[in-house]
Amino acid sequence: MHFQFNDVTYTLGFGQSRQVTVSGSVASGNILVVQGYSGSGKSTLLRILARLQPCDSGDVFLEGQNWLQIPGTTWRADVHYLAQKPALFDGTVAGNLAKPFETKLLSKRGLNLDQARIYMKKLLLSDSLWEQDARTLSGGEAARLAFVRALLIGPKVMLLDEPAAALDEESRRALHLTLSQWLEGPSRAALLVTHNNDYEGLRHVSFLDIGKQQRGE
Ligand SMILES: Nc1ncnc2c1ncn2[C@@H]1O[C@H](COP(=O)(O)OP(=O)(O)OP(=O)(O)O)[C@@H](O)[C@H]1O
Repeated sequence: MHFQFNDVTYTLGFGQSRQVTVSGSVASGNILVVQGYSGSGKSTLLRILARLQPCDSGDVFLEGQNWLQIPGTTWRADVHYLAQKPALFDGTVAGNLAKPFETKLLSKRGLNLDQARIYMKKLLLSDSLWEQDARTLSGGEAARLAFVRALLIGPKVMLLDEPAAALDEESRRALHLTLSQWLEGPSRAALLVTHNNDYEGLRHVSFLDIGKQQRGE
């Protein structure tokens, strides 16, 4: 498995807009850490790669296939974007985990309840949260719930935008460990935006600095 983006060009901001061109790639079992100063366009790049917003030009390949040849719904199941602010639905924690499996693409597979409980435990989320209203979760709980949901969807590529920003050290370690274990499975890779420079427990990490690429370094 190989995920590659070549000369992806996009424009940031209004008025004094800035154009950014970025290239990178990540192979199976690996993590590409996306770095750059605040406002350099890291989150925007992830959203573009998830096909949640357009770019000006560039090519993206998943397992050698150009993204234009892959329908948007398939792409978003294969290339999963985990936003900085977790996108949770109204309803319970269990309902939030089940929601993606109501879509046509994932309904055949259905939610694997045993797997969900295993991942919840790995992410230090108590069983007692199961029926809790997701809107009442703490920031850290919400972030871990969104990560559990991503694991259950089982994409080929995870685009993680500061997934540990709201987590304490223990939860962050649990998230890194679970991500590393997930990456050991077949055909899986991740892009990770992080500010805290804490890669404890993460293996097979390489780096892409958006700011440096613009300066040709
Ligand atoms: N929807 C939008 N409309 C206008 N400007 C935007 C929009 N989204 C992002 N921007 C601007 O684009 C630039 C890059 O934003 P982005 O969130 O991608 O940066 P970042 O590198 O992830 O920053 P940070 O490290 O602070 O999270 C910022 O200057 C931001 O204000």
